[in-house]
Amino acid sequence: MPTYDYVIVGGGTAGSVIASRLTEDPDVRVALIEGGPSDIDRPEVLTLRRWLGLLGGELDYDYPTTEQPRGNSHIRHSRARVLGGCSSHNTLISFKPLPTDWDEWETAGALGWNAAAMEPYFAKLRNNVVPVGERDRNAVAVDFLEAATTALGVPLVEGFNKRPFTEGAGFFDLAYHPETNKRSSASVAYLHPHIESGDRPNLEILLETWAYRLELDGDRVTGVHVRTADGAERLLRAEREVLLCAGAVDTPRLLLHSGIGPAADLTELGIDVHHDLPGVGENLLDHPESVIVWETNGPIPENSAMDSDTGLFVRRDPKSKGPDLMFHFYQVPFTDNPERLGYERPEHGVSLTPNIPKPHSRGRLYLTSSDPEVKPALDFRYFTDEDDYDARTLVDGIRAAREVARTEPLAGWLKREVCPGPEVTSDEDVSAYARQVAHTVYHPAGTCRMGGSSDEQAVVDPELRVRGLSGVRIADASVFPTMPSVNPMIGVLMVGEKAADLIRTATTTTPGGVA
Ligand SMILES: Cc1cc2nc3c(=O)[nH]c(=O)nc-3n(C[C@H](O)[C@H](O)[C@H](O)COP(=O)(O)OP(=O)(O)OC[C@H]3O[C@@H](n4cnc5c(N)ncnc54)[C@H](O)[C@@H]3O)c2cc1C
Repeated sequence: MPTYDYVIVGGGTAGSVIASRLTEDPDVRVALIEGGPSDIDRPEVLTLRRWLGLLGGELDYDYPTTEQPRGNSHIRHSRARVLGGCSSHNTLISFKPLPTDWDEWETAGALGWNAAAMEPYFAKLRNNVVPVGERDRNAVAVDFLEAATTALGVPLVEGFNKRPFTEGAGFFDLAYHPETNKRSSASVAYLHPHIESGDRPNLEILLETWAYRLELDGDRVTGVHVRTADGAERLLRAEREVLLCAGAVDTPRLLLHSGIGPAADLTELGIDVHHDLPGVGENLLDHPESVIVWETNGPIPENSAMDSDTGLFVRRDPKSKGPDLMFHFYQVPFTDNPERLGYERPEHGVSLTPNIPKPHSRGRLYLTSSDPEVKPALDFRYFTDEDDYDARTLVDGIRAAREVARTEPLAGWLKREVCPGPEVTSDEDVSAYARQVAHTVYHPAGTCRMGGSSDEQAVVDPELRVRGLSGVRIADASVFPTMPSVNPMIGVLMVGEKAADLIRTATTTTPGGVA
């Protein structure tokens, strides 16, 4: 039976960082279990501009949502099944979480995760985080930025990561190589150099291998049961720790199938309860968005990094600690959801997607079967918050987007508003449209949240250790106590860097690993 010091489940965004950092010590043996194939020599994965073609395909786990009475029940949640995880098929928009986002974590019980403590981890990242290259700066995106700053009175930002902001419009920073449009994903930055040079014989990457259950010895997690591509089942033993990095959907899924979660739910499904942990699957967070689409007067230039290279942040409420409305500007007509309502896709067009940086609604992930092959249910409970904050934010977003569209030089590009259309004006109608066509920016998080000992819903403590168990930590988007106001990938990478530090410190202070 193969034995390692650490067994990592998930060679995705956080898992790649941790595998790379732990194996810097040649005496540490690591197994990295990845459900998907390698991304090496796969241009359709490594070329950032081709990201949209990966969604829904063979490299996507493609999770449906449950019925959403106040939102859009047709949303499919893409989760990448390939080395690098979602950083191998996302848009690589790279925002260091704002200081207020980290400080909010500490207030929520994540001691040691405040902005000052987290800052050094941004500097450690190996990804090539750079502004959208000059060549990729599309004329319509440049004009959108000028119109947005004029219409809404927000500053033009060159480099969102240079200093904290509450408002602004600008080209994003992206984790990519502008000269080739190659991704600087977690796998490219943290694993490829070692795979290519062969300088990490202590790192074994098991591709196309699925972890379906944790092995427990009393309260200690000692290994991982996996199924390989040819159907063979194996148990991989971890002498020190098992590290769960399977993402906000698959980490809680694996825990639940291992009998770790809300006892009543597990019993109802006939799963033996090993450890009653009520928070597993709760606190499902996302950044929901809506869309407004315009037909343009003709074709727009084709140059871009990935068709959504600019964004806009607004703070409507001066008391808000950070931006409370975010937009991505698409150089394409993004009508996938509106088409279900009968709208047509114009041949040429642009879109703005108003998005809620700090949504109030909270959802839940749960199992519907004891069969590990059955996908878990994702109930985001979109737009169900009591004060209707989330829906109102999207209405404000559509209105702000219309102001931008009326303003030159963007106005000169636009022929007409396609959806929702100029006749949709009342708050009620705009809200109904915005929610029906709502989409996700694919940021699920929070389903194994980190918190203090008094937080009964906390799944991990501030050292990322699963409460009530030993030998197991979680490090991925599932530990987020709250949603950052910005896109989360850099936050996940920083979680990975900090996790590696926590694990190494535990090893040097506690013989045999985590107590
Ligand atoms: C289409 C899309 C666009 C996005 N755009 C952006 C963006 O521009 N900027 C941004 O900041 N964020 C973006 N995000 C979100 C961001 O990519 C994710 O929040 C982040 O990458 C999640 O990292 P993770 O480590 O938690 O999980 P993942 O990166 O998903 O890693 C999980 C890994 O675990 C593997 N795995 C899962 N279960 C098992 C199992 N049981 N056994 C073995 N392996 C398993 C998976 O194959 C995967 O490789 C986007 C996401 C998507 C899907």
